Order: sequence, then structure tokens, then C-alpha cells
Amino acid sequence: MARIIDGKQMAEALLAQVGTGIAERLARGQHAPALAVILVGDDPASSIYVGRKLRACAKVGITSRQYRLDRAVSQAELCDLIDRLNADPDTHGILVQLPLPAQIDANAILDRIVPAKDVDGFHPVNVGRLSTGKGQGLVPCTPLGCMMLLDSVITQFRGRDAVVIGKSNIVGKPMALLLLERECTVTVTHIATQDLPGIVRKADIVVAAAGHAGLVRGDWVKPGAVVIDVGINRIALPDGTTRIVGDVCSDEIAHARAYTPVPGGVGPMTVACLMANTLAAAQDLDRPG
Ligand SMILES: Nc1nc(=O)c2c([nH]1)NC[C@@H]1CN(c3ccc(C(=O)N[C@@H](CCC(=O)O)C(=O)O)cc3)C=[N+]21
Repeated sequence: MARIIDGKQMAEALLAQVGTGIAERLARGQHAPALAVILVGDDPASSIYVGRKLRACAKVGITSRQYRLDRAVSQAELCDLIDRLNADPDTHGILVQLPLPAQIDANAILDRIVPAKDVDGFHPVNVGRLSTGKGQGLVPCTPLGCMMLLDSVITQFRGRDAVVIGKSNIVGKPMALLLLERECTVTVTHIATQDLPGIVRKADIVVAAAGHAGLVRGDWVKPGAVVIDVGINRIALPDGTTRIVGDVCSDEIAHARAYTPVPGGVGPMTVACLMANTLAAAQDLDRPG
């Protein structure tokens, strides 16, 4: 039977580690790390995600400040807020919850956050550092969490075939770069990919981040493969309730070596990695010079 990788438990362990790091900061007389979370509009899913992040902050001892902006906010107002937070020595991390409303140029906003406070790792400087594999720079939370989940079951990445389904800037592309850095042979697939099942069948490592409920079927997965399910899809059930499912038909992959459940897999690790990135940003910002 496939092993279920317990993301919730791994996230708890990472949060505990971050908490210890913060306690050590305080013992040295330094401030607690501070994270600014900007939420535009009142999308219910975004509010839930932001709520999880703020709760995690409270748990590990990160000071959090939430900025809730009207959905009609202008580009200039949002830029002003980011400029203020960039300049504020008491702010170590800045997160702008995505998606942003249509009138906002999201890339221009992400580019405006100083790279040192970019705890999402979406600024071009951090993207560039990841792509040159130098190990400095902040790495996007979801792919970082996925690598930690993979590290809990895989010792040898070198030479393994890895498939990433989805080419987003938030998950697919950075995930591919991290796997490439470990010397996997990486295939990035997307909506226009031909014979996706055939490509996935060859993979030792499958990272599904397509945002399509149940896309990956059991007969696509090679026996012994490790499957990371990044999908979070809310589906309607016949009784009128809804349920969260991933991109993988997890009931069909008993022949996999291991897989991450949804919920309880990648999601909790994403939040825990945000805490780890915020601590890392604070440590770097406080380093003299
Ligand atoms: N700037 C920015 N950074 C992000 O990191 C970011 C974002 N925008 N926009 C939206 C996505 C989504 N995201 C999730 C975080 C936690 C869970 C999570 O904790 N999920 C739980 C519960 C799932 C549920 O029941 O809803 C789980 O999978 O077990 C999921 C998804 C962060 N995102």
C-alpha cells in the first residue's frame, strides 16, 4: 500500500522549528519577525487562506499585520502601501494575497516588493536567484513545501524522472527549478501537452499542480512513483455539500510508493514555509552590513 505523506504533521514540526528560531532571536534581544499580509477584496477562499496564515503567525510568535483593502483599490494606492512597508524597518515580510482584482497589474505589484521582504519568492530577483541555483534568495512557499515533503520519502533525486503538471509562476515553474537543482530529469507539462498520461507514466516523481479535480488517474501513475498533489479543488457533492479534492484520484494510486493527501498535504506545508521564509527574511534583514 502506498504511504500517505502526512503534511499536517510535517508542517507542525516545521512550525515548532520556526518557533524555536524565533525564541532564540528574542533571547538575543532582537524583535519578533513581523509579517504584513495584504488582502484586496473579500474573496471567501482568500480570506480563509489569509486567516490560516495569521493563525500560524500567532502560533510561532511572528507579529502579523493585516491590511484589508477595498476591491476597488487603485494601483497607486496599493503601490503606496507597499512602498511604506518596504521602508518600514519593523516589517520583515510582505505578502500580497493572490489573485488580485482585474484593475490591478499583479506583476507590477509583486515587482515593487523589495526582494529581501518578498516572503512569497515571487519577485524577479528571487525568481532569478532560484533559476541560477545559488541557494540565496527566498523560495516560493508551495514548491519549497513540496520539496520538504519529497525529502521525507526520497533519498536519491539524482537521475530520477520528474513530471510537473502545470507551468504557473507560483508552483509549476519554481517546482521544476528545484527538482532540476537536485539533478532530476524534469518534464514540465501544461494545458497544450500531448499525451499527458504517457508522460506521467514514465515519472518517478509526479507533482500535480493543474487545478483540475481528479485529473491524474491511477493508470497514469507508475508503480512505486511518489506523487505530490498540489491541487485544491472544491467540488459539489450530490447532497448539495462541497468537498475539497486534489488533482489526483488518490483512491486509485495504492500502487504508488507514497502520496500527499488533500487536504492535509501540501496546503499546511505552504503555510509553514511562509513562516520559515518570514523568519529567514528577518534574520537576513537584521544581519549587519
Ligand atoms: N501571495 C500568495 N501566496 C500564497 O501562498 C497563496 C496565495 N497568494 N493565494 C492562494 C494560494 C493558496 N494557498 C494555500 C495555503 C494554504 C492552504 C491550506 O492550508 N490548505 C489546507 C486546507 C484545505 C481546505 O480545506 O481549504 C489543506 O490542504 O489541508 C491551501 C492553499 C496559498 N496561496
